[in-house]
Amino acid sequence: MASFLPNPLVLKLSSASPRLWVWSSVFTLQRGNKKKQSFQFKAVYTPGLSLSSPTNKIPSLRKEKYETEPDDISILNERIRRDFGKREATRPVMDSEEADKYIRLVKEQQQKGLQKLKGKNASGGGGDGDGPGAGGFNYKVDPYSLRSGDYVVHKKVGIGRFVGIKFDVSKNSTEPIEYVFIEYADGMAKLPVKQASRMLYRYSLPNETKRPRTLSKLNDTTVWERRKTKGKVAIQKMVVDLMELYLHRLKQKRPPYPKNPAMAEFAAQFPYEPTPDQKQAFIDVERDLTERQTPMDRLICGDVGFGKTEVALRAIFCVVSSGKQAMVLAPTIVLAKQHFDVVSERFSKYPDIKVGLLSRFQTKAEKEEYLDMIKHGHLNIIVGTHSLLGSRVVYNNLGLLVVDEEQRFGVKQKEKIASFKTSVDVLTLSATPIPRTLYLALTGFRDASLITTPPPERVPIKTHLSAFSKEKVISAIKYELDRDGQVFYVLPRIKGLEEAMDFLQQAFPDVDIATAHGQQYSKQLEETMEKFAQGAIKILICTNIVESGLDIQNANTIIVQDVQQFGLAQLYQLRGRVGRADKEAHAYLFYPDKSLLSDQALERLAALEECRELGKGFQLAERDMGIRGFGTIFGEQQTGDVGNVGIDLFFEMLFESLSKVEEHRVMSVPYQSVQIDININPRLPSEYINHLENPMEIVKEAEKAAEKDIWSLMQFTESLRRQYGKEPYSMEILLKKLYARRMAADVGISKIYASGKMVGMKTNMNKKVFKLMTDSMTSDIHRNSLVFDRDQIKAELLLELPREQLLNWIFQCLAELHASLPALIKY
Ligand SMILES: Nc1ncnc2c1ncn2[C@@H]1O[C@H](COP(=O)(O)OP(=O)(O)OP(=O)(O)O)[C@@H](O)[C@H]1O
Repeated sequence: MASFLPNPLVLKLSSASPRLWVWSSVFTLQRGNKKKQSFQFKAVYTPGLSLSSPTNKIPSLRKEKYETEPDDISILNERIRRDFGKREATRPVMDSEEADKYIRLVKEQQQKGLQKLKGKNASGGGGDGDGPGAGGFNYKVDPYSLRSGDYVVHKKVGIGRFVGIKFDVSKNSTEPIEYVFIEYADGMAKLPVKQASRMLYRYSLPNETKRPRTLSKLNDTTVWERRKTKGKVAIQKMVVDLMELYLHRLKQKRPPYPKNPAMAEFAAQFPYEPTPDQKQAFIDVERDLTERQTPMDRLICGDVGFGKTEVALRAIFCVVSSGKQAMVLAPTIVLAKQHFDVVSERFSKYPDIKVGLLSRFQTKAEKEEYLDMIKHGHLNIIVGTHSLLGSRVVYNNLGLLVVDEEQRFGVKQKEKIASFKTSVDVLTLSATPIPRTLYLALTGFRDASLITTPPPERVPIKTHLSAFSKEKVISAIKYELDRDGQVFYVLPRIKGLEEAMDFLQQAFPDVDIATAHGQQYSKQLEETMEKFAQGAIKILICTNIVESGLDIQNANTIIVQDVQQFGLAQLYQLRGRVGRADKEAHAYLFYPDKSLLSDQALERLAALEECRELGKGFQLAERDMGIRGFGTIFGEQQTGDVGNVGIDLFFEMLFESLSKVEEHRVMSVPYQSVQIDININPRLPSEYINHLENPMEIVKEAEKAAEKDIWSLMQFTESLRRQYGKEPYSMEILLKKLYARRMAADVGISKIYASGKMVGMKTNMNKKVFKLMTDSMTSDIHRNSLVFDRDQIKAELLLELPREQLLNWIFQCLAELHASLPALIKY
């Protein structure tokens, strides 16, 4: 990479005239360590081309600029790279008619969802609405349910710590009333209970171990306001992303699968009566496959053991019976093997449908044979782990991809999975519960079917939480073995497995016990799991490798040691490994010693103990785990944004944003039609011109890049600077003008002009978009000077600025407006 180092920069001010000066500098071009070329350029200053700094300190300022300080353009470029990414910055403008149609559809579906939810919530509390358009979701907290020390968020003030509720007398009355006391960084606030119940949210975070530490200030809410705005913009961006993704997918087409009478036959072989939610999921999937022309991208979200697999099996049948292949992707080999067994069993009456398991345990020759069979269509259903995503696996005629627990795959693998979504039907199974409210609010944005009801004969799992005692462990295991069952014994780390083995072997010398963990030789792990599944091993000592998906009906006791080291969601999953048949199941959760646990940890565990009833996972989800489900829908990276305001307020803001999606659209204008009425036509210094290989061509290229999109312009300047060093000021001005025009076009500003101290920007944007844009501005200076006046954004400056300074001001202002673009739908 080439770079220029100023060496040394000399700047002379001409004494003849204070407004005419000359500078010259010597630059050295370095490639690696080799000095290649040096050149000198002089710039003749002409009136009307002034520097933004009016002081005489120009020389040294400029020197620093060359050496270290990032300039306006590089700061903007960096932000474009960070906030936008290529996709964002070059996002194609949406077909407005299509988008309108979609938004209408989403709104209708949402309305239906909301009505459903309101009906449900009529007696259950919550959901009493929060102003027009909020969609009827309410995540506020009942102050009486708070405990001293709980973190709360007040919409206007920010994060505080709940202290208690006490009677107190207000200034204007003698009657004592109840007040909620909240501690803030700089004092204590007291709020009448009634008001508190309208303004307070719990401040809970997705990551259970990370508790908020910094309290907001009562007397200075600016930090809080900023956090809130950050949250709001992040949410907007998420909603827009969802919408775009959905719209993009709607453009993909494939012929619907034929409705095949054999499907009813296949369904009839299911040995159980499906639950109502299962039935609905069957219908949803069948419709996706047989009635729609766009490939399916549906999430089946259901609590552990609630019967998601059958939904996938029926989808597979539909696709395979039409002559296409189906791939089942599992996060671990153990689960892949289990799926393989279930699929093989379920399709055993169809000898023509061949099922294969691709696993790393196979020999090279076996693998080659399998790959060949897949390629030639001799295998109809292929089960495996992420190895199925590799480039060596060539499908003959892939129609369906079933992904189990997508969130457990790595980033690269997820990307690969996403790439399938445009060409084949994809069904994703997730045992992470998502709150029903979230699900309903999202109807229209993401296809999902919820399975919230357990199969009928399921008996709730009995959960026992206590300090560890060998006697308790022994008696629990004995009870299970006496009824011919099997036991999971789970530890947080591999390190403790051996010790547990010694203890259990001593206690049960005649019982078959084995260990299983992720670092075992895979073949050995597979064998152990197989033996456990068949009942040959009675006690399985393991790490959380058994966490999700494993279905062993005869194992009905799970013992978890050092329970405090597991996350709540993890424990919930672990517990779900048992109680999958009609036998009563037990989960023993042991902590080492109560005194070692914080109150918080104990409380958390108690919540799990309370949620022993089936389906309670979904209630738990509303509180602590909701955010995980949220991750399955939005992707984990967005969960970070929740930290700004806490889950509850985040959800409320999300619902508000979802229901107002149509208001957040920005209509860009063609670049060529943007008029900037400021008379600046900087002349480039001759030395710079001489230095450029083809100056005319370069300026043309810059214009072309600006016309294309902001990403191209950014790339252009970066490469210009890499090649020729930081440009002289006049070139910077030229570039800034291009940037200003590009950004104006993107945000829907068609004309910029100045009249005295006033700057006017003609725009097609609506006031709400203007508000979102200005809210998210980081600089108060720009925010406070802008007003929206019918079809214009106006700014009243303190003084009339010289042209370059004016251009700088416009550049900065547009850069700030432009930063909010990802949160808007672009037309
Ligand atoms: N309607 C039903 N009635 C009774 N049993 C059922 C019903 N549906 C499924 N089952 C059985 O319940 C068990 C759990 O079902 P399944 O494995 O499909 O759950 P899952 O939702 O995939 O769970 P996990 O998230 O743990 O993978 C299976 O043994 C399955 O045969």
